[in-house]
Amino acid sequence: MRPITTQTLFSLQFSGDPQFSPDGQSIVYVKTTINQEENKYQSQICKYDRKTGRDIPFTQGLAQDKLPKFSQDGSYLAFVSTRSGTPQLFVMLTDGGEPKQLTFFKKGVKSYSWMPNNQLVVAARKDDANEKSDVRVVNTLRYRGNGYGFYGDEPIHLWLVQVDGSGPQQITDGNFDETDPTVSPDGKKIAFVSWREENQVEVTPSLYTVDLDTGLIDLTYQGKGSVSHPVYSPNGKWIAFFGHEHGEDSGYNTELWVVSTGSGEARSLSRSLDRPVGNQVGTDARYETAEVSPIWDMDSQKIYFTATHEGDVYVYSVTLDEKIQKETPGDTQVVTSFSYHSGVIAYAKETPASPAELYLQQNKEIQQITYHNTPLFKSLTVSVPERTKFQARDGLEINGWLLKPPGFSSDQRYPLVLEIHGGPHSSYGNTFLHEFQVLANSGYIVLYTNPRGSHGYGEAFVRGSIGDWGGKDYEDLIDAVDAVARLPYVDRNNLFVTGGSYGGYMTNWMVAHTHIFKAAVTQRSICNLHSMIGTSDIGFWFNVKELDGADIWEDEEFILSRSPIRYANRVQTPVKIIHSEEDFRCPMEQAEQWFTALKRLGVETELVRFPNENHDLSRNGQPEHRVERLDHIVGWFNQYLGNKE
Ligand SMILES: CSCC[C@H](NC=O)C(=O)N[C@@H](CO)C(=O)O
Repeated sequence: MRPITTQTLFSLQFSGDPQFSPDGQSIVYVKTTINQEENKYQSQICKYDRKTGRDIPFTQGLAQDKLPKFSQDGSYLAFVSTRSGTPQLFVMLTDGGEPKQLTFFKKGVKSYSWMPNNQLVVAARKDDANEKSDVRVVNTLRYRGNGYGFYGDEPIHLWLVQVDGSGPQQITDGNFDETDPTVSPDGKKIAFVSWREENQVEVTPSLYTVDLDTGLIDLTYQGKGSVSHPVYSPNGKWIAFFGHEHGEDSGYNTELWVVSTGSGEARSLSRSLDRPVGNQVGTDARYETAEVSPIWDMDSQKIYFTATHEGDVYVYSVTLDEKIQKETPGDTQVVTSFSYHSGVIAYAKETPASPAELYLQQNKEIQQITYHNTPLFKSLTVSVPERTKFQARDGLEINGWLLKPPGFSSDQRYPLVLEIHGGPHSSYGNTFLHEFQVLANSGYIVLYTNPRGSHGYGEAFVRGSIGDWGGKDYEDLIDAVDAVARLPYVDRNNLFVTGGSYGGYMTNWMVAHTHIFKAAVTQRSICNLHSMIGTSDIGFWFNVKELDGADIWEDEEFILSRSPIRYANRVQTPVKIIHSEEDFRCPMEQAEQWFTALKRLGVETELVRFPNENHDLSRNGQPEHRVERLDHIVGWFNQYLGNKE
């Protein structure tokens, strides 16, 4: 057996986005591997035949092929591929042959949907006619996005394209983005998500429908918060979508809604679940390319969707009369994508011991159908986490996990690393976490918890950090460390801490408020909530909401009182700062401020700057950079490990 190391990353494989063929006999899915020589990810579409059990590659090449969708008669498979540079729409016959490129948008395709008559509707940004100079003239608040870069002047619109390659024909226009097209069963209408208001500070998209005969656009559902992933019911009477009614705010449960295409009446079907739809569990060992939308049963009475529950992600179903059922059994799973066909669910599932593999479920029987990671994992010392619970000072139950080194013995003492997730409304859960496995395999016990503010424990819990960053969330974390440090096998003289984004904020906050940690690594972090409002791509709404409306003009004192930079002169713990130079979410200036402050104050510190990387370095950065990032984390902790005070 071999330990899991930073280099293990190159051998991981990620399966996802299963899609049934219209006859239900085969499933296509996306398999992503890492090409170490090229330092790139490679995704190909594979096809699994349910009768023969044969699993074959369907597309070839070194590019990233994703979002496979069968045409309604099953004769074509469309997908988005980077094989010509940017992500463009391709189509191929399902019995083989060469893929044909259908779109040539300069900035690529965002989303698409099949029409009944072998046409497709595509959401894409029009090519920028004004790109004469490399100077950027900015007029809007939302001019750049982490991981995307600068948006340019042209908004996203809908276009019709034909499988024979003719088109694209533009079908919507105006100075606003229009995405997520869904086509009515008769092919006459397209519903889509758009934000058509002038207000750029807080965007609350709505659902619109365009009539393809008349070109007229109707407002189908007036959004009051988030609206995404609309899907027509097979009988055309409803559109299901994901949304909430609380403005632009990630600290609420996004729910499954339906709107009647006749009366316009809209309601949430999943409110009583009190859980957010989709996957809110983070990991650094995922390459899921799917856009997971609600899926209707053929009778138009039931909808399938995923939701996050206490660190697990399951497939659920809900009827139009709001009867909710958990569909995937077990309690240690993170379903990252799924497809449904006549009583059978195909899904991609991660577990604490493996990245995503595909499963089929029929009549409560589960069959694993891909084993891409199995040979590798049989030769590795994988540690399996233990679930644990803590009681917060106010009695709230806080969930967590302990990941122990392989070969753990309770007679020995082990150093401990506290890992803090970001968001703050993300969560940890029952998934495979490469960084944590590397630390456990390096001899550390890893403690990770879901303090208040995490998703998956109900709306009251997720709102527990609003207006209180560095307050009770900090206590939840520090009390968990305190409880675990009392265990006889934990070396309380060797406690370490790390986290990313809001987890990096909390790491900075911790070293400024306690001296219990031997060393810290702060990643894609925040130290100044005041400057953040103006420099993050989402700061002007996100940070203001997170501090319960506190803004720079009226509440400067409060904002700074919740900013680690104010307490930098209390820090004694050695801190390594890891940051990506193209991070638009928690901009580089945050790391620079923290580094400069700590250096001026004589704290042992080091700044590691990753060029050509954004906020998602740990998840989809260049593979070599990801390995280097992990080496920096383990190396820093190892450097301070020992008995010296
Ligand atoms: C402007 S502060 C943003 C913090 C960020 N939240 C939303 O984007 C965050 O903590 N992100 C987490 C979870 O995605 C991360 O790990 O990057």
